[in-house]
Amino acid sequence: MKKVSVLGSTGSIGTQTLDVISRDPDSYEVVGLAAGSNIELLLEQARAFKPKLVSIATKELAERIRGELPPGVRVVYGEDGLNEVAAGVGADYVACALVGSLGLTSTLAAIEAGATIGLANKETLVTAGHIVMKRAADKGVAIVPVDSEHSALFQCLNGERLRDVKRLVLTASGGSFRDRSRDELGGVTVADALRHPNWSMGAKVTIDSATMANKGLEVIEAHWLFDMPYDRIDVLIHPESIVHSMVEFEDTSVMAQLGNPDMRVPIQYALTYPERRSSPASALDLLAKGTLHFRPMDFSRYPCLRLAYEAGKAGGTAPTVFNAANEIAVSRFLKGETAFLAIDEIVESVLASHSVLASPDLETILATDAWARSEASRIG
Ligand SMILES: NC(=O)C1=CN([C@@H]2O[C@H](COP(=O)(O)OP(=O)(O)OC[C@H]3O[C@@H](n4cnc5c(N)ncnc54)[C@H](OP(=O)(O)O)[C@@H]3O)[C@@H](O)[C@H]2O)C=CC1
Ligand SMILES: CC(=O)[C@@H](O)[C@H](O)COP(=O)(O)O
Ligand SMILES: [Mn+2]
Repeated sequence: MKKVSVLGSTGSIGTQTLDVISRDPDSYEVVGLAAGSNIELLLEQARAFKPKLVSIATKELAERIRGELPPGVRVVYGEDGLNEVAAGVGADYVACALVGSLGLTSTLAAIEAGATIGLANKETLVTAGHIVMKRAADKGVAIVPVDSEHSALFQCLNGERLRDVKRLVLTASGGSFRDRSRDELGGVTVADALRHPNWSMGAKVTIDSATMANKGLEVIEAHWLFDMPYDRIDVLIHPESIVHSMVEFEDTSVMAQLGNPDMRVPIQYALTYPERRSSPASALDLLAKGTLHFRPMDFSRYPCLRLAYEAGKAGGTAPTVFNAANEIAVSRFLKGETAFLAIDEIVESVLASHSVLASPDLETILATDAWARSEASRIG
């Protein structure tokens, strides 16, 4: 039995992780669950999986659910609570499915405890990739990607030598507004932006997909996961989201991983790696699809992708600033405080006012993250 903790259990990735687990109950024991504020769903999950520990965002929410939990399930809260679910209940595998850089400390705690990391929370690697990857290497801990593109690359690279790789090619759906020009985005609504053409996901990543910040975060994520320089990571628009990403080798061979857009496949692959098991996803029918399309990336249409490459190449604290400014800009857009096009402007403006610090330690990363959040909150 693999002992599993799920950080972000009430979210899109968290619920799909528990769905995969519930289909193979003899293989997994859920030992910890952590959520933000969805107490109804957390209680339901606690009753179904009977973990040792659940965590919720605040003390007040913890008090509200204490009496409702099944016998033997303890409740904790806040950042300490997240860290305890990550590192204090003997999990062999920690599904890191929180959204945003708030996932950083609990991911580090899970690494410190020696658990395998199933990483969906890309912001963690973007904000502190050099620290996370070094701590994982020092501890001999595997970070198995869950993000669909990185799971695809991981599968294509299986057994290959990195020096034989010419480039990684990440595919991008183009997001909610892929068939509109930038000039047509002035008055778009939150509801429009949340209508992703292919994937049903949490709000933040869906908006990131529409601005292409998601692909920018994923380029930086790929840089850290696969130790690949930025000039050998490319992005291609692929509207169908069937080819999840590709690796081009020195001999011109290209390996790609294909499948219907269903996150339960990469979620399950990370849980069972290196094994493969039958999956609840529907089989890919290429004959029914008929044709797949590919378009070049237009960096002027999607400034956030350009900014992400620039931040990644600058290194140091620049990716931390890119991520934190974007998190705040997206949250302001979702709250109706700013226009959709202001997201790019806020990120660009915060990056422009930042003096990059090289080789930042964790304390510097956290301080920079807080600074960028406060800058992004007050602009505009
Ligand atoms: N959804 C997808 O298909 C994909 C997502 N990803 C990545 O995976 C990560 C998760 O995305 P997704 O599942 O869509 O996000 P969701 O918004 O659906 O879920 C986020 C989770 O984080 C929890 N959370 C939020 N704030 C706190 C907090 N302060 N303390 C504790 N928990 C908190 C939420 O709890 P609650 O709801 O209870 O408040 C929820 O369980 C992101 O990094 C995303 O980019 C990557 C590939 C695909
Ligand atoms: C499913 C997944 O991995 C998302 O991160 C996805 O990549 C979003 O789709 P696009 O960013 O390609 O629109
Ligand atoms: Mn992705």
